[in-house]
Amino acid sequence: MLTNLEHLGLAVHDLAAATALYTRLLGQAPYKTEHVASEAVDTVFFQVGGSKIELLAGTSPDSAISKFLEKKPEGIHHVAFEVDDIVAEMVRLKAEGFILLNEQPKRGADNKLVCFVHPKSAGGVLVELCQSVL
Ligand SMILES: CC[C@@H](C(=O)O)C(=O)SCCNC(=O)CCNC(=O)[C@H](O)C(C)(C)COP(=O)(O)OP(=O)(O)OC[C@H]1O[C@@H](n2cnc3c(N)ncnc32)[C@H](O)[C@@H]1OP(=O)(O)O
Ligand SMILES: [Co+2]
Repeated sequence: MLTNLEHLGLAVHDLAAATALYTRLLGQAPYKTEHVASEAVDTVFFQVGGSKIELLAGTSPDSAISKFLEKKPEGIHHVAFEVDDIVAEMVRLKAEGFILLNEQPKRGADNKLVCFVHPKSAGGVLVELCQSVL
């Protein structure tokens, strides 16, 4: 079962400018910045109640974020849900006919194991599953 809305991933061109904007909008500074080499992204995280805003900028033209921004304006890129057991959820979603974008959980940002669900099988929304790891 998907539990909490873990984060909203927002694709941005200019991470510094977006960080300044969201700091003013949310009335608080980010709690973390992290480079995730495997996804070719730089991230900035804000805590908003029990959920987070994840700002993402691509660090290479091959990054999913850079490719997204070639075609679409800045804004919501993906919706991430927390799960207790990511492998069990991947098995369940696959059996339900969803298309998983990775066969095994992979390391994401902010101490998570993650798996993406293709937007074509999820109503046009890129979905990320997140399980906390130490
Ligand atoms: C920081 C780590 C991690 C975390 O811990 O939180 C992250 O969040 S990393 C975030 C970046 N990484 C990813 O997004 C990985 C998963 N994404 C992918 O594998 C690809 O982006 C994709 C979803 C498979 C799309 O890639 P591709 O097929 O190469 O792109 P196209 O431009 O050809 O698009 C095909 C089709 O899909 C639509 N699309 C693409 N991205 C999105 C999106 N984010 N939301 C909704 N729809 C999306 C795109 O519009 C195309 O549709 P059609 O034009 O109708 O064919
Ligand atoms: Co994410």
